[in-house]
Amino acid sequence: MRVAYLGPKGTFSEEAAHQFFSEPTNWVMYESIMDVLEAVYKEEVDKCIVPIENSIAGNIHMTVDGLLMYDLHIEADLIFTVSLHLIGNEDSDIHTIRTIRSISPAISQCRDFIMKHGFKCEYTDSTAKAVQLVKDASDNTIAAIASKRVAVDHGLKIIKREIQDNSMNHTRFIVVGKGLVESVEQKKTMMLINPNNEYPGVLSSILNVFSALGMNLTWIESRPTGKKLGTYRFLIESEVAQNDQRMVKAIRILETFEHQVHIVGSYSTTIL
Ligand SMILES: O=C(O)C(=O)Cc1ccccc1
Repeated sequence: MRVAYLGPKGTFSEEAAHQFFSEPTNWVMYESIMDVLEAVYKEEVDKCIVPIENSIAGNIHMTVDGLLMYDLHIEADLIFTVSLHLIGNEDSDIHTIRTIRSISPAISQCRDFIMKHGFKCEYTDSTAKAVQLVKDASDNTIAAIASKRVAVDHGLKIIKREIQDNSMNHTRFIVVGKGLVESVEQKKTMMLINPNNEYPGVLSSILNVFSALGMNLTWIESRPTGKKLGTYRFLIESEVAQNDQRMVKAIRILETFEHQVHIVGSYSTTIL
């Protein structure tokens, strides 16, 4: 099986992928989250693993948008603990650093620390890429935010450990494939709901269907339709399996109201 993830070597995606997949796997790295998702769409790989949500920084919009753009499906999700460190060259310390580099979700997870020190931020496509750039620059004013493992692999210095705003820092990754698979263990369902029209209370009428059927929701994200300002479609995750009678009923009711419902996946969560 070919599985894509965000490279280069040393990203959190790599750690999550290697811990999640037990069977022999041909790993393929891509330079951005969008490229990883595109590889599944173009069938260069069978599946991929990408981060979708972080407990401090919130949802990762590039993943949500890539999922929708390429019409991909979620096969599993996993929760992974992330520790972020400030990494620099040997002659750097907290007083020499002026600029920090990392991928946007990692920078967002360390906002308090960055504000406190007044650092300038530069964005990269991954944490490991930021470390590579810091090493190549060999400049004691630039540091990266990344994992301990990638600092050790590159022989760089950990200037400050655990710089995330909250010590309990979890990232949710999803395993994504092209088609909808019937997972053996379906515990949650992700739906894309396109409202039939824009009218006052349209979202509340959709949510009422789930509430009336006693279906707990675990995630909601609205993304623009791209057609008209102020119009949205909703990604909604429920703790109910796709084949559960309540889900079948909810979809039937929503479709009666002419909302479009598309199943993005039904799966179960792994805690790594
Ligand atoms: O850049 C990485 O290392 C990634 O895998 C993306 C990411 C960044 C921050 C937290 C979790 C995943």
